[in-house]
Amino acid sequence: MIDNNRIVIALDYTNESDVLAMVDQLEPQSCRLKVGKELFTYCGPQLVQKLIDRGFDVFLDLKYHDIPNTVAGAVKASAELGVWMVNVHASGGFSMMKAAAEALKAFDKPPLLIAVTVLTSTAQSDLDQLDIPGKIEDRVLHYAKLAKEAGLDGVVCSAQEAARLKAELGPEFLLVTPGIRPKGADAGDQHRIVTPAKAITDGSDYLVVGRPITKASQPLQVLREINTEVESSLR
Ligand SMILES: O=c1ccn([C@@H]2O[C@H](COP(=O)(O)O)[C@@H](O)[C@H]2O)c(=O)[nH]1
Repeated sequence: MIDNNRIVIALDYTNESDVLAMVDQLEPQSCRLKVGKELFTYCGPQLVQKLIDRGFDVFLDLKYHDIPNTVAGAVKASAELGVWMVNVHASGGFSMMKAAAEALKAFDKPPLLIAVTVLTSTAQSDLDQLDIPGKIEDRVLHYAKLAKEAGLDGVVCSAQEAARLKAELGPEFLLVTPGIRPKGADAGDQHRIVTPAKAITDGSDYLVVGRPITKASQPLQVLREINTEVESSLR
């Protein structure tokens, strides 16, 4: 079945009242929600629980990166919280990703488990500066192949890499793509940006959108416009 609910709003706020003021205007049929490091550090699992109780699918974007035993425990805790999606860093390695996948086997309805490949704020010059060899897109593909082999459901990547990843890894392997910018929107700190329409056309499954919605004077209108762009690209 085709999932038409493709937008995941990044709730990068610092307090519960701002979050609820936004979420009260939203419906679970028109978007999913993402809780990242900033909001989770301020408001913790209690707020995640409130969002789930309101009927939203929640992507807990804490990008776990630690020894396999610790990551397995953190992923298990996320599953107990009832989130829809959780992630780890692929650069944590194959054993770590495999331990995370194993930890979810005990659950009847586990969250989707995905791996961050190369952050969308990273440019080729950043890898060069870190003395990390190779092209970004090759590293993304390599990490994605490892994630698939370790039993994960998909990866976080830029939609710039989506077409190649879909072709190499197949339609079922999920691509979750931040760095989404409607035409004319400010890129901010993102380097590998793509419009909603192009992201869908190239095979992104879920589009993570933060500031273009949360910092807009009319957030709901921007969400509607993005959903319209997504729907026409899906047709
Ligand atoms: O590679 C990555 C992984 C995660 N993110 C997160 O997505 C949102 C994007 O927010 P914008 O305001 O639309 O830039 C943010 O929460 C990041 O932590 C990412 O951007 N890139």
